[in-house]
Amino acid sequence: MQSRPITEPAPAKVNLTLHVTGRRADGYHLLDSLVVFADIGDRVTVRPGVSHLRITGPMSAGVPEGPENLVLRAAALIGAEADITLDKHLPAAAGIGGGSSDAAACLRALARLTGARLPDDVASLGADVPVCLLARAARMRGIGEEVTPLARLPVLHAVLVNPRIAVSTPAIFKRLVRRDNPPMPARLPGWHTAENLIHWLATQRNDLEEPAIAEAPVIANVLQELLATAGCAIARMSGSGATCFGLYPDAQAAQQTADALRRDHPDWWVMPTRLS
Ligand SMILES: C[C@@](CO)(OP(=O)(O)O)[C@H](O)COP(=O)(O)OP(=O)(O)OC[C@H]1O[C@@H](n2ccc(N)nc2=O)[C@H](O)[C@@H]1O
Ligand SMILES: Nc1ncnc2c1ncn2[C@@H]1O[C@H](COP(=O)(O)OP(=O)(O)O)[C@@H](O)[C@H]1O
Repeated sequence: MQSRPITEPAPAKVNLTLHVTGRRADGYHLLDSLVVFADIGDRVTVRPGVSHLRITGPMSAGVPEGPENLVLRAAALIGAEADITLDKHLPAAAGIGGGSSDAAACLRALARLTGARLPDDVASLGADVPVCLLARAARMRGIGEEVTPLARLPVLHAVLVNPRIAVSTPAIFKRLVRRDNPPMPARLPGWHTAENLIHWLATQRNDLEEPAIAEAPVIANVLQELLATAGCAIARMSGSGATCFGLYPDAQAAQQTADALRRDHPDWWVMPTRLS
């Protein structure tokens, strides 16, 4: 057991593509998704002590502090007791895996603190937890449990925008009209530049975008606003929404876009970031 506190980052997850390719008998959907991680996110700190969760940070309001918090569920799964601080910077129920990334960061931190082995079946915490445990670019298939790490991707300069509405993942899956959409190509191309990657991404989809817009029409405004910004090469929703991302040629263009969107929509959560 380490005696010093251990902090692990819980980066935002972004689904650059999200193809829904079928549905299992238990109702879970089969996915094919290109997942990357942002250089922004939450932070989980664990210290030796009795089991306790404290939530801090600008996005802590409304996040459950009881045993339903994914961080505490992760601690129960790994079987470790600790004093845990969750520093929340990501909006919840936003399609960027906040809770799943927190759970994954907590597992990594507790494994470092106590020497415990990482559990084999982390998907029991949520379909997004296996990819968040890896926390690097990957292709995610099955219902989320099949994660194939990808060779280093070109860095993408993005702006993440959430109109500050929480979206329920089951509600969006329920609204899907077609559940048997085509997957990504069996062999993904090797992308040597961000331009190559963005060009290819434009030929792919997020199949949850349409049902999410039906549930929360403001998502269409977010996508429109992103597309209208200077240099925006592609605008798409992540996960089941409502967070959308725009991709830009460089960090300066992303920063300028974020400044302009914050001016025009002070009520939106807007973050420039690097994805890789
Ligand atoms: C849609 C995705 C894409 O990355 O992202 P988010 O929008 O959550 O960020 C994930 O698959 C979400 O993962 P996660 O949020 O961990 O899902 P879970 O807690 O396991 O499931 C929540 C609910 O979503 C639906 N669900 C989830 C995953 C999946 N492959 N098929 C589903 O049908 C089910 O109705 C399930 O009860
Ligand atoms: N650590 C956590 N952070 C945020 N939400 C959490 C957490 N633990 C449990 N939840 C619950 O999980 C729900 C989904 O949150 P989140 O994982 O952020 O969304 P998404 O699945 O869209 O990425 C929230 O509405 C919240 O009630």
